[in-house]
Amino acid sequence: MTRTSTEAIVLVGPMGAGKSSIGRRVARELGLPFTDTDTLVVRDHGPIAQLFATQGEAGFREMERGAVQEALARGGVVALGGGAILDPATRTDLGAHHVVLLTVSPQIVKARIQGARRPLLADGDDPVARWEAIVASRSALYAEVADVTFDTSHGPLALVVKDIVSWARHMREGRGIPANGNAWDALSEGTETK
Ligand SMILES: Nc1ncnc2c1ncn2[C@@H]1O[C@H](COP(=O)(O)OP(=O)(O)OP(=O)(O)O)[C@@H](O)[C@H]1O
Ligand SMILES: O=C(O)C1=C[C@@H](O)[C@@H](O)[C@H](O)C1
Ligand SMILES: [Mg+2]
Repeated sequence: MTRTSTEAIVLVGPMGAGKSSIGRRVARELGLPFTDTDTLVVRDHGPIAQLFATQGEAGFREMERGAVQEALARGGVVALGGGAILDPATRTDLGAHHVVLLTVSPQIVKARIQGARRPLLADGDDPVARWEAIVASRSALYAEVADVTFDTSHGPLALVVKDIVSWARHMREGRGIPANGNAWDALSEGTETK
C-alpha cells in the first residue's frame, strides 16, 4: 500500500481503553493535531446520551459516520468512538490509515467506566458484564482494522503513550512494524502485519 503524509494515526478499541486520553497525549508528543470523533458529534449535535435517547443508536451512528469522515480528512491523531468500527464504510476507510487498537481487561476497565457518560453501559446493573458482551461482539471487527495492538491495563498511562509515540515514529520512517505494541522494544526489527 502506498503511504502518504495525509495518513492519520487512528486509535480504536472499546469504551474505557484510553483512546481519548492517550490519543490527546500522543498527538501532543508528535506535534500533530488531535481529533476525537465523540467530541465532533457533541459539537455538532449535542450530548451523546441525549442523542441515544432521542435518535436511537442508529441515529447516533449516522452522525458519528460524518464525524469520522471529517476527522480522517484532517489527519494527525484521531480517537474514534468505541463503536465507530461497526460502520462498514469506516472500516474500509481505515485501510488507508495507521490503526492502533487499544485493549483493556474487564477487571481494570471497571473503575474507568463509572459514571453516566456512556449510554450503552447505562442499562442494567452490571456495566462490566455489558461491556464484556459488547467487546466480544466487536472483537473480530477491531482485529480486522488494527495494524498494531497496545494493552492499557498495566502500568501508567504515560508509558503507553511513550510506546505508541515510539511505534509511530518508527512506522513513519517506513521501518518494520510489529503487531504487538507492548512487546515493541523486543520486536523493533519486526515486520508489518498488513
Ligand atoms: N494506563 C492507562 N491507559 C489508559 N487510560 C488510563 C490508564 N490509567 C488510567 N486511565 C484512565 O482511564 C480512562 C480511559 O478513558 P477514555 O475516555 O480515554 O477511554 P476511551 O477509550 O476514549 O473510551 P470511549 O470509547 O468511551 O470514549 C481515563 O480516565 C484515563 O485517565
Ligand atoms: O462503544 C460505543 O459504542 C460507544 C463509545 C463511546 O466512545 C461513544 O461513542 C458512545 O458512548 C458509544
Ligand atoms: Mg473516548
